Amino acid sequence: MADAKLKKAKVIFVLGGPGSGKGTQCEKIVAKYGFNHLSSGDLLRAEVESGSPRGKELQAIMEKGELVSLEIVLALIKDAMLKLVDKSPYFLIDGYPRELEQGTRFEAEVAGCHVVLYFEVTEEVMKQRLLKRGETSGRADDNEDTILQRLRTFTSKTEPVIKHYADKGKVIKVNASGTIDEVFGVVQQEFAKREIK
Ligand SMILES: Nc1ncnc2c1ncn2[C@@H]1O[C@H](COP(=O)(O)OP(=O)(O)O)[C@@H](O)[C@H]1O
Ligand SMILES: Nc1ncnc2c1ncn2[C@H]1C[C@H](O)[C@@H](COP(=O)(O)OP(=O)(O)O)O1
Ligand SMILES: [Mg+2]
Repeated sequence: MADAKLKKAKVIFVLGGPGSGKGTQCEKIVAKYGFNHLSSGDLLRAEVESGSPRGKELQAIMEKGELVSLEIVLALIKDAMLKLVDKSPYFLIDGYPRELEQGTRFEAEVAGCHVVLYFEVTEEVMKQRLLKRGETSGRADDNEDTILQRLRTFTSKTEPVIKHYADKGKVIKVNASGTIDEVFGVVQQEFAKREIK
């Protein structure tokens, strides 16, 4: 059931392949606009850090570059949203929905989707950025084998999500191959066009 408290939430799904710059751009958006930011990957990594048996299962799936179960991610996001709902009506939901059913379940049980912010960049650029991030990130999934699998998962599971929302006219497609500030410049222009502020 949708929680009444979340009825006014303006949800921005932030999508893009691994290494497209979702987290980086969300940080810049938060600094300028004060929106709430939730990353499904960060929520899952926090669960892994807790050392729980469920955390161990999650880690194994993430190291294979696959998607964890919808129920787990949806519950984590919904709980986190309830804690932030009084801060700002806007929510950047980073890395979710990664498959079609995640989107439909979220919209039925949490809140509607205002827009999708999609960062588009070539696989080669994503791969290079992730290998570089892997030098310092400590993330078990920033290695060549897992990166290739994550790119495949993105193509097979997440691209259809982007198409689904594009057909509804909800996708803001941003070329994410420029510098961080160039990409953020485009994000700001696109937000202004839609009176997102
Ligand atoms: N526009 C950009 N140009 C170059 N490097 C970038 C750019 N955006 C992000 N990065 C770097 O690429 C890596 C992946 O970015 P990140 O925001 O973590 O992506 P995602 O959350 O989509 O996986 C990080 O090391 C980040 O510093
Ligand atoms: N919405 C979601 N559904 C299922 N699995 C998810 C998920 N969000 C994250 N994961 C799992 C699988 C991803 O390969 C891994 C890392 O996600 P992430 O931190 O969002 O990656 P990135 O920001 O590099 O794209 O966590
Ligand atoms: Mg990220």
